[in-house]
Amino acid sequence: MKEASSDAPLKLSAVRSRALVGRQRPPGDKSISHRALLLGLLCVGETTIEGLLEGEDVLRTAEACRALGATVTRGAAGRWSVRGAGLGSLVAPRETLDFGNAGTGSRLMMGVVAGHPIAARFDGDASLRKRPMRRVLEPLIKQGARVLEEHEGGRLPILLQGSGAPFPIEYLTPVASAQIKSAVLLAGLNSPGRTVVMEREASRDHTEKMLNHFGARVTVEPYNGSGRRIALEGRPNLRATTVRVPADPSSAAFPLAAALVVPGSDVLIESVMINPLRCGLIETLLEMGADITIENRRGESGEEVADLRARYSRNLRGVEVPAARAPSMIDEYPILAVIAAFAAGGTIMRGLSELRVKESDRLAAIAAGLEANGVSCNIQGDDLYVEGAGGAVRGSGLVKTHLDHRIAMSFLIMGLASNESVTVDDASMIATSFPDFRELMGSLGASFA
Ligand SMILES: O=C(O)C1=C[C@@H](OP(=O)(O)O)[C@@H](O)[C@H](O)C1
Ligand SMILES: C=C(OP(=O)(O)O)C(=O)O
Repeated sequence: MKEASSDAPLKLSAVRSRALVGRQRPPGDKSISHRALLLGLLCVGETTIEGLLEGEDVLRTAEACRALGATVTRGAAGRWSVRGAGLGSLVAPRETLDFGNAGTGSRLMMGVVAGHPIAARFDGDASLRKRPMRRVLEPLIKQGARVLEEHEGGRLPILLQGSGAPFPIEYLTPVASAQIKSAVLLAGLNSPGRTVVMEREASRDHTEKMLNHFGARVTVEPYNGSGRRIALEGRPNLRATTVRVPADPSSAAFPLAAALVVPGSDVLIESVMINPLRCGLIETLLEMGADITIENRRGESGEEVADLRARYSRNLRGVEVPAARAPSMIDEYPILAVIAAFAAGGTIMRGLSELRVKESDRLAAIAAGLEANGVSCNIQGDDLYVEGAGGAVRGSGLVKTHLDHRIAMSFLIMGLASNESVTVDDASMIATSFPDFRELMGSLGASFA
């Protein structure tokens, strides 16, 4: 059963679980799925995508690609086909592009539109309408795009007019954000020159890798220590190709976390992408003393994947998570905070300002959810401190999810190991990134009601 994606909130509770046992493959990576569709749109010919995440966020991107001229279809065994319109040949969408809850889909598509002589109106749900878009509009304007209409503070709905010959620019991103970097690179694709993006800390590099996979020329060099300088030659001859999407480490984090905190558990999570720029959570959990083994490392479509074995870890201890690690685990702080609640001692997570501008203000939502379940925590500036309860989390709280899938899943996982059940006020948003969350967790032994 897929989660409902209607407007009706779906209240859901998790109760203390028996040991979780079994092996499962989480859904395809959300970041790679969005990018595969967008690059398919920008090629002439047929791109085939295997393992596409069929979550609401990605389906919105597929719909937007259709509106810009691609033919996107789902074939047998979940193989998706994109017959692209081609770089420079997109059509202006007749209707508003509604990206629902998806920051990545909307911001990357703004980059695509900015590099074409078309206008498109972008909109989204109540969560996406609150999220800052100036961070992508600013560089896109430097590249020649114009914002014809926007809501106060650079928020959606936005009417964007692109340019048929974007200026080649050199841009230093103000925060380590793969969405900003990717929007600039995607606009730069149709530029007659070279587009360069610099970032002070490396963010996920799926756009760079996939551009090369589709035949563009992207070079990556170190920048200022731990940063990167990415250069793209404009107007490449993009070739339609096949993309195999590995399992999403951000989704794998949920069964993995559950196995660590539910006594007696032993779970194998298969084919998870272990790109080093996405592995901050695993690094942190190993430091906490988690029983995780990385097995059967192999390459798949230009990404390293592995099977992750996670077993109940009685002796988890609190750690300090440095700010520099944040880009490599930016979506995993809600579930890390839940795991930290079961550890002995305090965990301090530093440098979390970006969490305030996700699907919800995740810093506030995490703290409220922990407190509702009897876990002490506090926010100090951009840092979050969680006082571990040494395995004995009370539970019994009602958690407000604020249209945020990761808050919903994280606190449901808490309920599988806390003394009393944990309820989330709305689990419907889980469909954006992990439509089969309940089935997958259920097959390992979890139950939700
Ligand atoms: O580029 C991407 O696919 C993503 C980048 C990250 O956002 P930021 O670019 O805002 O850090 C992340 O939080 C999001 O879930 C996916
Ligand atoms: C932040 C997230 O996604 P997006 O920015 O694409 O909405 C997420 O999936 O946690």
